[in-house]
Amino acid sequence: MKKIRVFVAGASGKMGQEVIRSILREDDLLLVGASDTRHQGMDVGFVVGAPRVGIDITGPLGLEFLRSSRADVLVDFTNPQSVFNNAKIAIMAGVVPVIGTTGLDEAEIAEIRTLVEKQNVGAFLAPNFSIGAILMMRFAGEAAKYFPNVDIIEMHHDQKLDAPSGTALKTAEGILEVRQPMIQGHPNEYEKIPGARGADLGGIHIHSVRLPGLIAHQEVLFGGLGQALTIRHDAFSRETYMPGVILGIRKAAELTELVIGLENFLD
Ligand SMILES: NC(=O)C1=CN([C@@H]2O[C@H](COP(=O)(O)OP(=O)(O)OC[C@H]3O[C@@H](n4cnc5c(N)ncnc54)[C@H](OP(=O)(O)O)[C@@H]3O)[C@@H](O)[C@H]2O)C=CC1
Ligand SMILES: O=C(O)C1=N[C@H](C(=O)O)C[C@H](O)C1
Repeated sequence: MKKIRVFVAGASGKMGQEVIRSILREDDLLLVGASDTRHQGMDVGFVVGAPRVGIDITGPLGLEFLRSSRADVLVDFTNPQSVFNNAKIAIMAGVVPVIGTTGLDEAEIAEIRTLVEKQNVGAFLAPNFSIGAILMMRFAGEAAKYFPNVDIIEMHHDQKLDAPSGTALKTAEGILEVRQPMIQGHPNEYEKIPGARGADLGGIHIHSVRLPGLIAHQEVLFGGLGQALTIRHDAFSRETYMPGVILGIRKAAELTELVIGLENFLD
């Protein structure tokens, strides 16, 4: 069996460590490299609490180093400042990026798409790898056909850099595929404190909560005549993302285009 060669960027991070432990458990995946700005020079096994694996963590991702690893796939869980550059490095090296990092804007995604087409390399981007969150987004899209008035509350740990979350944005974008942009609330409403009504995407108000103790949680609240419907998802640990990440790696290895969203790989 030919193994899929995987390089992990953000290896010392909360997600990176979990991803490496998961890769090491899979017979068809081979960890061939790891990069991070922390724990440089340390064997990755020591960092993730796995047996020594003979791979040292290098500094920020570099083109030549990635090329020399002969990786098939680059898994990226870094940060919003690094992810765009890392994706371009991967594509230029002929390595398929599997991007879990959130915070890419529309222009950056468009540029990645163009580069993918030019280099004939695939790319996979998933704002959320957990099956429950994918279902939450699907159900929200269904509910919005009947309940056009909707607010989103996303709640995360207080180390998160980007707001609103990638999941909240994707949820809102999915809703806007089934209901037109519209004004919600009173047309003359005003904010006594700026931001009180949250971010506004097509009239959908998105509220971002950041608190220690949380992992990742989201409520999609629909209001209708005399009734309300709430769809909620909770991630209680980062293990929740791992089946999706492993599936994403396997599927990405065969890609020749940019695919966005894990739902594309689910039946
Ligand atoms: N798609 C999904 O399902 C999920 C996505 N995420 C997203 O994944 C990202 C990472 O989350 P999380 O693990 O919690 O964050 P962490 O801050 O714990 O980890 C990120 C790691 O990447 C390192 N890093 C930064 N720049 C580079 C670079 N250029 N090359 C290599 N390593 C780099 C950071 O180092 P340093 O601290 O020194 O900068 C840090 O160790 C976030 O954007 C988050 O939103 C999170 C969970 C699920
Ligand atoms: O930063 C996180 O933790 C998470 N980020 C992703 C997002 O922005 O939606 C996915 C998940 O919510 C966890």
